[in-house]
Amino acid sequence: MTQSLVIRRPDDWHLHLRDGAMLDAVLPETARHFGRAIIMPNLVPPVVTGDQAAAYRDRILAALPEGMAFEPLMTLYLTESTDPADVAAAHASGLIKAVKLYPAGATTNSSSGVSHFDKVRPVLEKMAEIGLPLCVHGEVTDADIDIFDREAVFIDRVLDPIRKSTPGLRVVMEHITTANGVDYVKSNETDLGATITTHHLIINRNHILVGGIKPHYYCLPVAKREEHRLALVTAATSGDARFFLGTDSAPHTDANKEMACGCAGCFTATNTMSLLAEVFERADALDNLEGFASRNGPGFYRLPVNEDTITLTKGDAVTYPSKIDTADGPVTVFDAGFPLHWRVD
Ligand SMILES: NC(=O)N[C@@H](CC(=O)O)C(=O)O
Ligand SMILES: [Zn+2]
Ligand SMILES: [Zn+2]
Repeated sequence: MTQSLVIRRPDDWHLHLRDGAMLDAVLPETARHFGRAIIMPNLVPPVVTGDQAAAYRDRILAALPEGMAFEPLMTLYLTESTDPADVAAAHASGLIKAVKLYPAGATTNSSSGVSHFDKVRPVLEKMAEIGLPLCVHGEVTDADIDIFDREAVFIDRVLDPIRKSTPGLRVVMEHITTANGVDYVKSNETDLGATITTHHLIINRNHILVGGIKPHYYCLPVAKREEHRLALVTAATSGDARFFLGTDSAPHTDANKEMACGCAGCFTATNTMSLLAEVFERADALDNLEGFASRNGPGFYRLPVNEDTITLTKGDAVTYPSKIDTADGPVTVFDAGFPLHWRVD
């Protein structure tokens, strides 16, 4: 008996599309299944102003293959010299849907991020006033903080103080990886949501390190202990509307991953919906997949749910290419390490 699941078309609330040849290669992978995505601004140089975001949106739309529909939801990269008036204008025109906070040095292309949080206070206050969400890469960068503790310490030392001193600021904790992140979201009734990636629902830190180092499982925040992965699965599959899908699909060429100092990022755009169906089925929560992938994100961002649907069908094992080709070189598609049975029709 074939089993089918019809859900509203999903969106991706945290996506890296890059630019140029990489954009051309990865955009169809997302647009095939997803209606919209929050587009991360960590290009080189970063997308800092409204004008840069408008130009980037035009490049994305120009790269979209004929016949595909996709709406990029643009963001600005917060720097210590971001102008609150530029942010407000880009929001008022409908161009941007969020501003992204990278602590300086926390992750790929974050050197222009924030070191002194006092300096961005006027922007955060403006955002609270106009209801524009702040998307946060939540890790401290202090050399003396263990990499596995950086998310939990960020919540205590940075995020909670920012939220307390900026009432009304709407925050998305991006790509949470810990039970601490789940608990912090759950302890707040309003103004706080979190994205969870596909890969953090599947791998723990053993997958990266046991039996040889696996660069294609290395991303930031780095995957944690199994108990944290289980907390993420419980949150994602629970139906709690504060948790929604942000794949953080982050393409890097194999050459840049498989090296002595490999880049952080997992590329999941191609097979995310099959992976998620498997995860939700194993959690006996297929009924909540639509909420996580298609409804909770628009709910937080105060946008309508997509009008059309996708159909997931369970059958014989479904395979995806192990790599996609780009003009810069191959990019490895995330491998769950278990067979997938749900295909997207
Ligand atoms: N997640 C990652 O490991 N990498 C992202 C940056 C980010 O989202 O932190 C990237 O841009 O490659
Ligand atoms: Zn990040
Ligand atoms: Zn990211």
